[in-house]
Amino acid sequence: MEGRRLRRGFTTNVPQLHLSEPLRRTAFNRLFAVVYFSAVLALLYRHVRNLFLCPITNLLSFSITSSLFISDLALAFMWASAQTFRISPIRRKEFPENLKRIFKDEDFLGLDVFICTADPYKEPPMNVVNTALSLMAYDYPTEKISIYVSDDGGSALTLFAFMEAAKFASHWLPFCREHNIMQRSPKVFFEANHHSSSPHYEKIKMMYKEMKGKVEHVVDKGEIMDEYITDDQRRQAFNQWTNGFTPADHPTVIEVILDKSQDKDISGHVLPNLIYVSRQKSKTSPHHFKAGALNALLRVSAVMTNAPIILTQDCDMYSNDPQTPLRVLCYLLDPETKSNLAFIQFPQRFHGLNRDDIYHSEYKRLFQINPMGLDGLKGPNYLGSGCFFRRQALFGPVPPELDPDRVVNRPIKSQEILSLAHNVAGCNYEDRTNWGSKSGIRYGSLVEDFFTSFRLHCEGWESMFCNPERAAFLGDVPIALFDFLSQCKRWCIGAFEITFSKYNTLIFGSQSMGVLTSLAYSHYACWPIWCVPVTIYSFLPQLALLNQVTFFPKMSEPWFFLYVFLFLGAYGQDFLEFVLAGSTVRRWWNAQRMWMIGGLTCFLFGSVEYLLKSVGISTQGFSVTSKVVDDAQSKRYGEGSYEFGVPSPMFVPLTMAATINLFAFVFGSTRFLKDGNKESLSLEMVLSGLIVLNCLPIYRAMALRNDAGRMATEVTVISAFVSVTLYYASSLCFSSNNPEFK
Ligand SMILES: O=c1ccn([C@@H]2O[C@H](COP(=O)(O)OP(=O)(O)O[C@H]3O[C@H](CO)[C@@H](O)[C@H](O)[C@H]3O)[C@@H](O)[C@H]2O)c(=O)[nH]1
Ligand SMILES: [Mn+2]
Repeated sequence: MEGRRLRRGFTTNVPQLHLSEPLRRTAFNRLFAVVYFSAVLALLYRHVRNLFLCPITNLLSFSITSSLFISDLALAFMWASAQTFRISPIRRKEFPENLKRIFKDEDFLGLDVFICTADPYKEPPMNVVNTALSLMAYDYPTEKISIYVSDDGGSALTLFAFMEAAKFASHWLPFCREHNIMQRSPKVFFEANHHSSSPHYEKIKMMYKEMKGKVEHVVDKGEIMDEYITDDQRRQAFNQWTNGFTPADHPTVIEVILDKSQDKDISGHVLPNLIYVSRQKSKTSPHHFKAGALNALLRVSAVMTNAPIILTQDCDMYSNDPQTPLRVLCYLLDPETKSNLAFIQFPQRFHGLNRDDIYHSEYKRLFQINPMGLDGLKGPNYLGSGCFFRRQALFGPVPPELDPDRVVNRPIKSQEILSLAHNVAGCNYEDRTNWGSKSGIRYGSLVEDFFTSFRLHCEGWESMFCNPERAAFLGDVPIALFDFLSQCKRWCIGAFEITFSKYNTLIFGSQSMGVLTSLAYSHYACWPIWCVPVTIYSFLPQLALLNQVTFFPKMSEPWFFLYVFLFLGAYGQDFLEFVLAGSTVRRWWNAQRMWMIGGLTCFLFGSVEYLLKSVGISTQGFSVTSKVVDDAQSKRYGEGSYEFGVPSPMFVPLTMAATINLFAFVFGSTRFLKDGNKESLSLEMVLSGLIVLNCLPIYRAMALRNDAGRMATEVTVISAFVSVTLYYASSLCFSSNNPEFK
């Protein structure tokens, strides 16, 4: 609607820059929410009645009914908080082609791009370099772009890779411009274009291969060989890696690899600034992981270039569309855009997913559907990558040399600037300052992105979601289930760190940002509680069924239809949204399967680990997701086969659920076949049948596979043992009590 306002604000012949419209399904969503809510209330009433209004027969029925009540309360909360994403979703459109008709190149805003990397062995420098090259080659006045690379791995290998990349950039950037290439990550470009025969193409491809060869050689060796230290400048740079230099303990390294005031590409065109930064680390001061890295870059960039727009980017997310910053300008140059707009978020989208996206790595809801919903409220949460900030939003009260409005008029290589930059990247610089509390990326949660936007929204800032058809950025996904679940577990711990802090999203949030947005944030902050209903519904009804007890309503009772409606309503709406967002039926099916798997693995273990952490038992920190894959593994992933492999305790509850549900289902079916009584076709049977269907890949991994991705034997044995114990314990309980359910 802002676009429409824009149209009216200007004279009619001024071209339009953007527009927004509500999604058509909004009215239906609201109506359905009312109906569904009534059904939820009815269900809760049933539990309350059973718990408190009927005489309690024994302890067992009381515990079962209260477990179900707690599960359903959790489900109800998650459902209710998710309605905030459905209440006013909007879709935006930008017209970057009109931008150049209104503004001149000089009007374009400076752009500082931050790329984070943390480990040259988990995040191969060649990939980081490709991300950087794709961003350096933006369709944007190059003198306005500065690329900052934060290397938390403190690795000379990464610096070396960037020195090589800078040489290659002076050929790559003019090549992209001249041939108007859309795909500006050289890696992806060359992988997709095998057959071009133009000599120009062949030449640049050779150069790329040469650079790649050198960098990979150096990374394999783990050191920079003398033959590659070709001049004094390089020698000086690498001399900073003295004997005591370790990733966790080293002085600041800042290298200006390209300086736009001096460096030109082969066609004589200015090259963007390229600056390598590895902030100081010391074992005695906390470094706050990625949040700390970004804050160091915020300050270093303030000293060196101080551009009003900042793009934060993970090293595995390359630019897939060179026009992206123009889309951002469509909003930021529009005089009618609100001054409290803090950031414009693009969705995280991924390449290399297998056909049916078996792990639901796409996180369609989290990264695409829900942000559209939030866009109609105060705006989406920050997703960590693909986000353009207004520098002002991240600078609270800061000293004058970091003032976001200050114009930098010294060359970035001047001694004065460099020593100031070293100073602000020091590990004690933040002591007794507002960094991490009132300025910059906020500390205190492993999901620093989510937490930072929560705090910004609380302070009255707003945000926008920009979701063009052609993905603006594409990232890597973990292709081993364990990596995927570890990532999700880290997010769960981060979420609980916020929930159980003074910044609780419901209490603190609703006071400062309004009920709807705070409920939306609470949905994510309470994410790990999915483990409660999923775990209970995966074991309790099945153990009861095996003991010939059923507690869901029978088919002849009216309550039966309530359960059917609640289940079909939630599943149906979820399915429709998925398909409307352009997904396939199979991808949706895998998404719901991963929800179940998550409930028994990462949500559960994340919650437990958070508990342990809060009593001081273990602290794991931000374990970086590995982006390296071996060929056999990636072949299996390509074939759609789930990768278990590692003997992780996380797989134990999952394997147990698979086993117990199979037994319960077989037991129930045999009983039905024997007595033919329709009453034995209970909801318990339907539930275990559904779980068995979801567990098919687990049975295969346990029994039918012998590749390296099969379920580890230890896991199978331990789960079998615990399952049998659990069954015997349950039958003891059930035989000594006689639970009754209404
Ligand atoms: O101490 C650290 C740890 C990580 N990183 C960087 O942070 C980024 C994200 O790390 P990754 O291991 O890929 O984590 P993901 O779980 O894939 O990241 C998601 O979740 C994070 C929050 O947990 C967000 O910061 C990310 O943007 C979001 O993509 C990478 O570029 C890392 O190099 C650092 O710079 N320093
Ligand atoms: Mn990542």
